[in-house]
Amino acid sequence: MLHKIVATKKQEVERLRAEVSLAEMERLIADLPPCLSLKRRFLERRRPVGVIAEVKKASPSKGLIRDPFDPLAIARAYEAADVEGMSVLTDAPYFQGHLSYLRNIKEGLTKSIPLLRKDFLIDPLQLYEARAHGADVVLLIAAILDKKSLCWMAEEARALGLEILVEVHTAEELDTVLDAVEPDLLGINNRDLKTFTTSLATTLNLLGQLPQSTVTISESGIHSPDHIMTLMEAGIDGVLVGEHFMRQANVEQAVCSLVGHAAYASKGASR
Ligand SMILES: O=P(O)(O)OC[C@@H](O)[C@@H](O)c1c[nH]c2ccccc12
Repeated sequence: MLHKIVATKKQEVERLRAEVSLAEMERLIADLPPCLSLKRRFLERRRPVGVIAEVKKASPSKGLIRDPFDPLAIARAYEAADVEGMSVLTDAPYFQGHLSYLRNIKEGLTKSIPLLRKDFLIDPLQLYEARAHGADVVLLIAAILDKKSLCWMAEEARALGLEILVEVHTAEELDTVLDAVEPDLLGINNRDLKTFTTSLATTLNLLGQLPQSTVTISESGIHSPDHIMTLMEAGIDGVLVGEHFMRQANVEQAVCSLVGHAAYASKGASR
């Protein structure tokens, strides 16, 4: 699946390259305000475990998750729950996301909440595209980028003012990442991309290999207060949750039930 997705992304990048020049892209982003810092939001969070809430319509493993799907209404509910950040899926062929969701959400929110472009990024042009559509942070996936590409993409992202959330799934990937870049946030994906199953053990196993100062996010398959408790005790900074929120009618309530409301939280656990 991952190979197939990367092949699609290569085609998308070629199409983009034919449509716009780098100079045009540079012009598009020249006058944008600076990006919001997701890292800072996490360091200053009120909840013991912060949350990046995902705007997610569908996935290859689960098919259609939320229907009808209103990205801006979902984002406003996340905003009301005072999430630390939002992840917006922009991949269309596999996750039924869209780049326009990013811009609409950026323009439609009243509070300043950092937005992550969730996609399979393999080329700097996609980073320009992310910035132009209102992203503050981009996802870099270690499973699809070798060390050289990771360094290069990280450098380019930073040059555009974007923060990077680097995602790993194995100890080898983590080694490569720590060797190559200093991520603003480190994501541990609990989903095995070969079998699609999720296990919190992935986070628990890799967390110990990370410097304490790294802002670390556990991603995928998180849906119960028990999960949050286990992760909090292990010393995680945050969770990235999509499907669980997307399956609830009241999205704001879903966030508060899982991680509490920021306004009522007391500052808590650290590793
Ligand atoms: O819906 P879940 O199980 O809560 O997972 C969210 C998020 O972790 C998942 O969407 C994700 C993690 N890494 C990705 C990379 C690309 C696309 C999607 C993802």
